[in-house]
Amino acid sequence: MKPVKVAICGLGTVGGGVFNVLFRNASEISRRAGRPIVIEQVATRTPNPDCETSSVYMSQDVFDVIENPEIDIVVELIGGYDIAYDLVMKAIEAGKHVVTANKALIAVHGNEIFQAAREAGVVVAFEAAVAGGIPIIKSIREGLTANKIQWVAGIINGTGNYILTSMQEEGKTFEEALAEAQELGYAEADPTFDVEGIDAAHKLTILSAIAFGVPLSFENVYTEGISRITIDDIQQADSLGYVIKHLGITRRTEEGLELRVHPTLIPKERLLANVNGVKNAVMVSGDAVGPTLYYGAGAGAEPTASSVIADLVDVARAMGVDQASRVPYLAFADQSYDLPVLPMEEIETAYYLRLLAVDRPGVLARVATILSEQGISIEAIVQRDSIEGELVPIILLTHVTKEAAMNEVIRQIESLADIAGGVMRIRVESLNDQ
Ligand SMILES: NC(=O)C1=CN([C@@H]2O[C@H](COP(=O)(O)OP(=O)(O)OC[C@H]3O[C@@H](n4cnc5c(N)ncnc54)[C@H](O)[C@@H]3O)[C@@H](O)[C@H]2O)C=CC1
Ligand SMILES: N[C@@H](CC=O)C(=O)O
Ligand code: NA
Repeated sequence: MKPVKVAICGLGTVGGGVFNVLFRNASEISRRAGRPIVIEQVATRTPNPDCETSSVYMSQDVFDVIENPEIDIVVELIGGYDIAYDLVMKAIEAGKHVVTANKALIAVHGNEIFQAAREAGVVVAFEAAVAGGIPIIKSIREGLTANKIQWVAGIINGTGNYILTSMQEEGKTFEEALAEAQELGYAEADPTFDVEGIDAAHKLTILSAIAFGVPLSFENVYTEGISRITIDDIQQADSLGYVIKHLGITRRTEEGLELRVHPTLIPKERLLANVNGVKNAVMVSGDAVGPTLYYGAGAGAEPTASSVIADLVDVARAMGVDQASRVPYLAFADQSYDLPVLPMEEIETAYYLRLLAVDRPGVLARVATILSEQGISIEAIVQRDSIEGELVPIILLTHVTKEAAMNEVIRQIESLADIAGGVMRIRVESLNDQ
C-alpha cells in the first residue's frame, strides 16, 4: 500500500522522540498500520542533536509543510497558541490531517479547530495532549463508550508530580525539583503552566469534554497549582495519613459539572496516592464498569512519542474511511449536549487548614467556634509545641462541607487578632477506588 507521508513540525523533546521511535520501530509500526509511515519532512527552528536527520528533508519554516503536496499528516509539536494555531488551521484548510500534542491549543481553540476539521473532512488527533504516554483519550473515547461516566480524577501533570514526589521523598526544594523536571524535558516552555495548574486545567478540559460529551470550556476550570505547598504541608499531611497530589477532577452531578484542578490530600492507601515522579494516573468511573485506572509516564520524549505515533497509525487507518464512520473528535457524534459548570462555592469536600497563631490561651477555642458556627465538624487538630516568642502552626482536618462555608470560615479566622498571615487551605478527597 502507498506510504503515509508525515511532516514533523518542531523537533524538541516530543518531536525528537517521535522522529527516533518512528525510525527505530518502522517495520513494527508499518505492520500494524498496514503501510509504511514515512517522515517526508521536518520543519524546526532548532535542530535536535539526538536525531540523525541527514536522510530527511529539513526546513526551518513550519508553514513550508503546508505547501508540500506530498504531506498527508502535519504533526504539530511546536507548542503554544499562536503559530501552532495558524499552522493547524492552515493544514486543515489545505486538506491535511493533523496530529498534535498541544493541550493548550486543543483546550482553548479545540471547538473551532474540530468544526473546521469536520468541514474539511480531515482528522485532528491529540492522544499525546493528555497524560503523555497513557492512551487515556482512546480508553475513554472508545473503550468506555457503553458507560454513563460519573467522574474522572487524575494526576495529569508530570512536572508537578515530579516536584511533589522529590520534595516528599528526597527532601528536595521546590526550585531544585522544578529545575530537574525542566532538564528532563518534562516542563512546558513556560513552567508556570505546570506549577500553577494551567497545564492540568488544559488537560482536564479535554477529559471532561470526552467523558461527558460537553463542549471544551477551559475558561470554566477552577485552577490552583502547587506553588504554595510547603515541605511542612507535605510532612503534616504524611503524619495525618495522607499524601498531597495535584489532581484534576471532573464530576457530573444533578446540578451541573464539577471542573477543578488543585492540590489534594489523598489517603495514603489509595491507588492515586502511590503514583510518583513523572508518572500520571487517571481514574475514570463509569456506571457499568465501576472505577478504572490508567497509569504511565505523563511526560518525556519517547512516552509522549508513543501516543503521537498511535495517532499517526489511527489517522493512516482513517484515511480510507468516510467522515461519518470515523471516531468523533470528542467522542460523541451528538455534540449538542451541554451542562452548566458548577461555581467552586457549590463544591463539597473536606479540608486541611494550616494557620499560624500567636501562642495565647483561647486561640484554638476561637477557631473551633468559627467552624462550628458554620456547621463544620473537625476531624483532627494538630498543634505543635510552642517555642517562646514564636508563632505556633495549627493544622485542622474538617469533615465535608461546602466551599462557600469554608470561604466564610477562612475569612473569619484570618480576621482574628491571634492569627498571623493567611490560612493555607488544601482540599481532601477520599477517592474511593474499590
Ligand atoms: N515535553 C513533554 O513531555 C510533553 C510535551 N507536550 C506538548 O508537546 C509540544 C512540544 O513540547 P516539547 O517537545 O516539550 O517542546 P520543545 O520546546 O522541546 O520543542 C519545541 C520545538 O519546536 C520548535 N519550534 C518552536 N517554535 C517554532 C516555530 N515557530 N517554527 C519552527 N520551529 C519551532 C523548536 O525549535 C523545538 O524544536 C507542546 O505543545 C507541549 O505542551 C505534550 C506532552 C508531553
Ligand atoms: N509539561 C507537561 C508535559 C506533558 O503534558 C507535564 O509535565 O505533564
Ligand atoms: Na495520552
